[in-house]
Amino acid sequence: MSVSRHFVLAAGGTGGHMIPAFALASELLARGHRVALVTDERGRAIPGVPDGLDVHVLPAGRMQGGVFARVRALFAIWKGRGLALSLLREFGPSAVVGFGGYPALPTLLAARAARVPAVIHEQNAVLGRVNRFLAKKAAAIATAYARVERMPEGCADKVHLIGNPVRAEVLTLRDRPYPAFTANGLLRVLVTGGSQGAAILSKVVPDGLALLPESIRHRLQVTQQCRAADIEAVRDAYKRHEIPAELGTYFEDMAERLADAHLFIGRAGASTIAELTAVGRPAILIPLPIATDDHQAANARDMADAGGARSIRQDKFTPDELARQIEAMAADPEALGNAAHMAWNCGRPDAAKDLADLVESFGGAPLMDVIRMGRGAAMEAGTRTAGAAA
Ligand SMILES: CC(=O)N[C@H]1[C@@H](OP(=O)(O)OP(=O)(O)OC[C@H]2O[C@@H](n3ccc(=O)[nH]c3=O)[C@H](O)[C@@H]2O)O[C@H](CO)[C@@H](O)[C@@H]1O
Repeated sequence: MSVSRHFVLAAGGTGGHMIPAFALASELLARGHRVALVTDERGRAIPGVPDGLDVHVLPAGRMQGGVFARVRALFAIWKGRGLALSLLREFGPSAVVGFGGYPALPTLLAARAARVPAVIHEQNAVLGRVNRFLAKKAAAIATAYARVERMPEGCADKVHLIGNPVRAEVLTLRDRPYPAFTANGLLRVLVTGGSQGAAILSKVVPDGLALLPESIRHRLQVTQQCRAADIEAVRDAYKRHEIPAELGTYFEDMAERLADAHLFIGRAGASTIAELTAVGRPAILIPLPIATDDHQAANARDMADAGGARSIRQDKFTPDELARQIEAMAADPEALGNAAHMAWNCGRPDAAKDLADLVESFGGAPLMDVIRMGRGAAMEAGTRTAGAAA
């Protein structure tokens, strides 16, 4: 067994950043390390914090809006950096792992000031703004796709293709066969719009499913995540179309929902795709058009090219188009099963383990040495070892 060390993870904002951080935390905790997660208020609200993870909430700012908003954001980032620095000094981590997004920024800046090696993880097929800003100084860059756009020059040597860590309960489904799908059996459809939900799915999906030929339509069973503002209208629409549907604003038991699903319809967020490919579920993806640098369209590309998904641009996503695509995929039970297999082939089930291995390679000082040498000497040793590993 490896020696217990301390690691700090920094993530916030949406489930897309938090869920890979939870998965890495679980793996590191299972290896006997102590792990602290630094997040923001929105991140703290995402369910699924693993037992034993210390959670710290820091102020964070987004560099958006007018001059006043940006100045306020800068102050919040600076204040967060100071608080993160105190935490790092007290906790003595071997490495800090950032999952992108503005909530991670103060902690990564503090890591630089404290000379703790920083590993950044990019979930998307385009490097995000904050990761781009941090990439050159990072000790390692973990990516989820073989091709990641907007990677700064000179970083290639420290890029490690890892994948997106998914939750353990999702990963256990990888060895289960695709649920039986026959010409007369149920067609179970799962619809989600990422962790925040997506209004366009509420508008288009019920009407699109209603347009399917009766031979498919009467076999439908839908589970759909909706924004709170849309849920009653969606309920009415399914009732009107006489399609059985279970609705919710956020399903905490996503693994069970995925296990049952024959077909997924939804956004192309990084964790959504990582889960679909871990489990092997065919999908119709509608990338969020306003995602920075169109990263959701880039995320969908590999799965679509492999034959595991169809990607529809939002401006082409109408009830007619959705019905046409579902018919093409589900008219033949074998075709849907094949697409499921193509999706499965795109999975990277070892992502949490591989990311934990990478993070552990930044040896730092073992906990016993921290106790023996005192904090200052240990941090110096940590910087030296990490430099050698990088
Ligand atoms: C709107 C937005 O900016 N989205 C971005 C955000 O992810 P966002 O959180 O929107 O989307 P992701 O697909 O990455 O993650 C969603 C996660 O929430 C879970 N879930 C969803 C619905 C539900 O009812 N229950 C549930 O558990 C999913 O299973 C998944 O694990 O960060 C991702 C990673 O940087 C990006 O790829 C997305 O483009």
